[in-house]
Amino acid sequence: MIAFNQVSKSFAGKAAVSDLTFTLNKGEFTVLIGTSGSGKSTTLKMINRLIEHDAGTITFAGEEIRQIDAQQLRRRMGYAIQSIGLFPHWTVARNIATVPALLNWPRQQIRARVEELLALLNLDASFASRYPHQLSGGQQQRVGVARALAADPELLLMDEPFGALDPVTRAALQQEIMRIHQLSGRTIVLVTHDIDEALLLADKIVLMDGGRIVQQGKPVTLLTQPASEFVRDFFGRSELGVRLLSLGHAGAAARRGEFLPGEAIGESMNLREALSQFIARRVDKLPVVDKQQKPLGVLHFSDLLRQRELN
Ligand SMILES: Nc1ncnc2c1ncn2[C@@H]1O[C@H](COP(=O)(O)OP(=O)(O)OP(=O)(O)O)[C@@H](O)[C@H]1O
Repeated sequence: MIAFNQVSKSFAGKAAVSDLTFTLNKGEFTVLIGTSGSGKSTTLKMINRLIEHDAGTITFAGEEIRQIDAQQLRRRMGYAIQSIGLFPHWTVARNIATVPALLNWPRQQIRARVEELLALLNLDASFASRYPHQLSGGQQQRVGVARALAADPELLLMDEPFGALDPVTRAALQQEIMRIHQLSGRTIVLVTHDIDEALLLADKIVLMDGGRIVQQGKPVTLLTQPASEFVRDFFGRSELGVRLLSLGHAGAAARRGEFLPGEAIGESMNLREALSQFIARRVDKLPVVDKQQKPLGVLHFSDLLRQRELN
């Protein structure tokens, strides 16, 4: 869907990103991660032309983005940022409806879409008529994501959209965005410097350092086949085991056909959380249920050791 080919950008003669080549495939969740100042935000902003690239090509559905009118390009892409950027004197409903209004959607359709998005992001319908300052920081972040999604963009760009949130709200928003991704199969690019967030959300990780891509690929590949010492250190040598566990899920690792009474864990629980359950409950087997709460199998503590093969 988006292809970078040898893209570079300098500010005042100083390279911010150099020689970036990667593709964002349709329906894929890509996470840009890296050290501070490594060029993640610059890369993201080049996609919607908030920053223009100096060299190389960036194509969107086969067309060089310089050939596409910048306003039209941006309307095809949702953009959510950490600082939110809601218009303070507009109600939540009007903020969410920014792009649909620009696209001249009929009023009834806009109203229905706002209601739908408030529900999707777990915001009470009554928030529609409130102003941003009457919402908590986490609720404002949700409105920011709702606004980015409003016109059903082909591509969703998110720059640290869950930054500056408490861990509970952050986890809830991560779950929401995962649900939205799974529901809609939308193409998403997210910038973060939180490794666990990247591992949780990414189909593909692009790891940057000093304006260059150091390694890109599936999360498990970066963890198990790091291309350099930098990559190994970035993902934390001492945390490698639990991070690998975070990529697997109870449903996939459970032994089918076995049954065990007792308090079950859900199939979507990741194996890092399952490890915590084993230790907290002092057991070596846990019943696993599916989304309908029906027994699915039994997870054995020893299955966690096979996780590397399961990924
Ligand atoms: N508008 C600008 N003018 C001058 N230099 C800039 C500008 N925007 C970014 N830079 C520089 O380009 C480099 C990459 O910045 P960028 O914001 O893309 O990094 P980042 O990986 O997103 O960083 P962080 O995680 O700290 O937000 C940095 O050295 C930064 O100082």
